[in-house]
Amino acid sequence: MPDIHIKNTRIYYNNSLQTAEIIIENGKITKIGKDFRISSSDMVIDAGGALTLPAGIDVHVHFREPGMALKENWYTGSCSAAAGGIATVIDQPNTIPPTTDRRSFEQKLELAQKKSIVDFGINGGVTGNIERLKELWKLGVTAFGEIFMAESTGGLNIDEEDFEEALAEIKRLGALATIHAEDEKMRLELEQLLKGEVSCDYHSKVRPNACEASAVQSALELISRLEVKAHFCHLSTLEAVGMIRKEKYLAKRENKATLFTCEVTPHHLFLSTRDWERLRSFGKMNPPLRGSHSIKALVNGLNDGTIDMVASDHAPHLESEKDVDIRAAPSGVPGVETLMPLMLAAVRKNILPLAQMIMVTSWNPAKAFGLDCLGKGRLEVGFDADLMIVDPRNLRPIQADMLHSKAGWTPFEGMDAVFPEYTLSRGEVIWMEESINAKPGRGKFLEGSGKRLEEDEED
Ligand SMILES: NC(=O)N[C@@H](CC(=O)O)C(=O)O
Ligand SMILES: [Zn+2]
Ligand SMILES: [Zn+2]
Repeated sequence: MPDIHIKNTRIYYNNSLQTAEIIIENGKITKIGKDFRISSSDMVIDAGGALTLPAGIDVHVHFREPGMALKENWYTGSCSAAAGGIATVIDQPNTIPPTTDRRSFEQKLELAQKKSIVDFGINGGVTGNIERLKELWKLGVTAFGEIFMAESTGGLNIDEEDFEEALAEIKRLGALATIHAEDEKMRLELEQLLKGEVSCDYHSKVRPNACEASAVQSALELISRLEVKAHFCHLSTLEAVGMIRKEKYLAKRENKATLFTCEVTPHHLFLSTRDWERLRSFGKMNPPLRGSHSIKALVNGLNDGTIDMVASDHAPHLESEKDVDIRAAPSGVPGVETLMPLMLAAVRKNILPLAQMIMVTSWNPAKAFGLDCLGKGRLEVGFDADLMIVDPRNLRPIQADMLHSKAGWTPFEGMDAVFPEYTLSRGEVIWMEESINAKPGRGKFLEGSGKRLEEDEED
């Protein structure tokens, strides 16, 4: 592996933006400083004054393999990540077959190891398979879930009883539960009520703010009763942000550690119910597009630390599948490649400071999912050289035809973004000069702590 010397770059380090040089050896950052005059490094990258940042960690992607390789596969999905400045992803279990036992886990792991160009974790699915969770944990799943409290792609939703049992088992294992929080009962009632509804924002009406709020409320009660570590996926409402803020405040006041973290997606930050007309069924995702009050709350939550991280919920479906009636269309939008570019554009527009953007796209996800112990999440000596080099002056509109997902479309068409010039993963340049520069299968499986603990015990 060539060693790399990045020079003429700026980094956010020790609480300020500063000019620096970075030396990378054996895939790790080994020196950060100035004027390393004699470079014995094999490769010199002159960043031309551009920024070097930690590459993004996307804790929520659906790379669709096995079973739905027409929508995406581990190669195309991971190329899409790399081209968007993301060097680590965590894949969701609603594939075919779902990742709910040893066999399906090993099948996915083999495909990912053969094809992925970025490092990856794999989550274990939770349905009626409570007795399988231990086996999945020991195989090395990163976390459990997303656990679907309501129907979404893949039909893995579980009832209240199974949900509670699953959380209790996840607590026994010392693992992390990730939760898709929507109230299934409310959704079913509203579906009946809105049978004749033809308006283009139908989907936002059958899964209203209250539908998320109610599920977050009941999940929070369970989390605190069972004292299980949990993570809320794709929070989208003013109400949920309020509840999370209050819980975190109370925990802090009582000097207790918070048991949970939460994420927001770029589509809930940068799209709204006003986009229904433009996007039609292409704007259908769970939870759905929200109004401007929620968007304000999400941005504030991200700024004040209530929301811990941004994750894409990259959920590719083909154009032909989406271009049908709103009720028939599958839910989900692609987004792994546009996450970092949209966040960087948001920094340029003063929606949030650079320091906070770095926190919510690398360090916070690394900590919450135990990837910090594996050398992920920081631009710091000793950490993996998972980096992106970007010039924030290069704002340009997103165009579907320059993206790498098999989906072939994006809900963010035409929106301002800042794409990376380079993406590095463990010291290898995997994206440069607008091209992928990596062999399928170079990505490494990041073993979850259930497997690591088991190995320690064996030693
Ligand atoms: N977000 C979505 O609307 N769809 C996701 C599943 C999910 O995250 O709920 C998918 O896998 O298609
Ligand atoms: Zn979900
Ligand atoms: Zn999802």
